[in-house]
Amino acid sequence: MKPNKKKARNSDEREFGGALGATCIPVFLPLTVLYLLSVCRSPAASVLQWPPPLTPAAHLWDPLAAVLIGGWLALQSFLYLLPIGKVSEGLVLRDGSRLKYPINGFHALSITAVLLLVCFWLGMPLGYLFELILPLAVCAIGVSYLLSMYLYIRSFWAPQHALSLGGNTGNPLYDFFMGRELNPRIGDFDLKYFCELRPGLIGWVVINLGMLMKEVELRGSPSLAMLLVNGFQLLYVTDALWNEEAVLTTMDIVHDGFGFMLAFGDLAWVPFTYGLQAMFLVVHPQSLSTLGAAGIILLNGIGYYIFRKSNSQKNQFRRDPTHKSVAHLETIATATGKRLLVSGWWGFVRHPNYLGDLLMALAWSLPCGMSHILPYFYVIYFTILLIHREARDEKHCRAKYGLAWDTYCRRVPYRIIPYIY
Ligand SMILES: NC(=O)C1=CN([C@@H]2O[C@H](COP(=O)(O)OP(=O)(O)OC[C@H]3O[C@@H](n4cnc5c(N)ncnc54)[C@H](OP(=O)(O)O)[C@@H]3O)[C@@H](O)[C@H]2O)C=CC1
Ligand SMILES: CC(C)=CCC[C@@H](C)[C@H]1CC=C2C3=C(CC[C@@]21C)[C@@]1(C)CC[C@H](O)C(C)(C)[C@@H]1CC3
Repeated sequence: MKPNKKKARNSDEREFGGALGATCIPVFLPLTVLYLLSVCRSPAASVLQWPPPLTPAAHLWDPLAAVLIGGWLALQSFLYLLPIGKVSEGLVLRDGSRLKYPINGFHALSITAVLLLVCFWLGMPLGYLFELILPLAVCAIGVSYLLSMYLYIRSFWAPQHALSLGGNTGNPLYDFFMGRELNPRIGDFDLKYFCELRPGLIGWVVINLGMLMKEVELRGSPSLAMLLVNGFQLLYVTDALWNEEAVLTTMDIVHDGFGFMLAFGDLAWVPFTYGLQAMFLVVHPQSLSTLGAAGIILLNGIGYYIFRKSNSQKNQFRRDPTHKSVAHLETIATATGKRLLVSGWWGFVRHPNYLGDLLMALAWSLPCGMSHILPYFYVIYFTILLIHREARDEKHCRAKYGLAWDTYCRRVPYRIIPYIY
């Protein structure tokens, strides 16, 4: 078969700072991961510390880390391929076809949990993940580079209709970053869908558990702050896998190609930066009052409620607008035939799910106290990510729905936070 060198339609609009952004981000973000992990483990844990507490190069590599990352990817791939759970269809593609996806992420999480219990029972030192964290991150970054290179090269053999609209400008660095192919597959194995929810997301809570075990080794029992961070983030990951089918309609699966941005985001960024709070707590123990803990649990509960209810309402509405839980909601028609909700959660702000997610992000950092900025890294990064994501989504929706989208924006003027943004 001849390589496909054509561009897909609509490919001249550049995102993420265009070619310059796409050149700098793949260098800057992996270094940021290593920097944050190094600072987090240092006694001062200050991002303003000068000189920064950089880890010597020799401590960045450990063959055990490579074995663990390889074994982890193999285990999660095996669980993905198990013929358990249902099979769902994705949205209709440009050629009119629909891909099939296994919905067994929750099974994969449960089996992983049982395997971890066995490891614990066998006396394996899970707390050693704390010592190994930098070599593990280096290997995960290496895997995301290798995977992105493979994805970029193989995309030249993909048919035209299988290319993403955003990642085919002809500029190799930009296309490598954004991803040329929309749904790269090896047989039935969907690489993007697999990476989005399995190795990184489940890896994140396993690393958190490792930090908890390290705290037990050091202090005899886990602190309340550590239990809250572990519990909140486990709830978030469990929710994502329980509602796995909903991922099939997200921007990442439907619109974005699979390139460095998502490969690195899924495999390295999520597991090694989203859990910085737990790592921080190992070196910087915090005492938390019962009242403080109750307030934080309430905040996480409110955030989770808004996040889950709003996401479920939209998913239900998109799947079956006549369902009794959504049939009563006020909607506006669009030229595409699809309707937009203008009451219920989606009449409150235009992205109620982002609001809930942000409240949870704050609740994950508060157990770490107020003395350091580092455990608040996730809230700060996530606010920037969601503001940027909202702007991207808005652009797509305006292009898709035209005047109806403008009407929606007039009816629901605030994007994420009522009366503020
Ligand atoms: N933890 C993390 O790192 C991240 C978490 N997230 C979370 O993932 C979840 C999904 O987010 P994301 O994929 O960005 O997008 P959304 O789930 O917010 O989906 C946006 C899409 O919803 C549809 N839509 C928008 N407004 C309406 C309306 N009024 N009525 C009906 N449909 C509407 C449109 O698609 P259409 O009309 O085509 O159906 C739009 O493109 C969120 O909860 C977010 O917080 C996201 C990114 C990172
Ligand atoms: C800095 C950088 C490289 C960013 C890349 C962005 C990715 C880290 C995120 C893009 C969208 C994501 C989603 C989730 C995790 C982070 C990434 C991959 C998600 C799987 C988290 C759990 C949620 O419940 C979710 C399933 C809705 C969500 C989907 C989007």
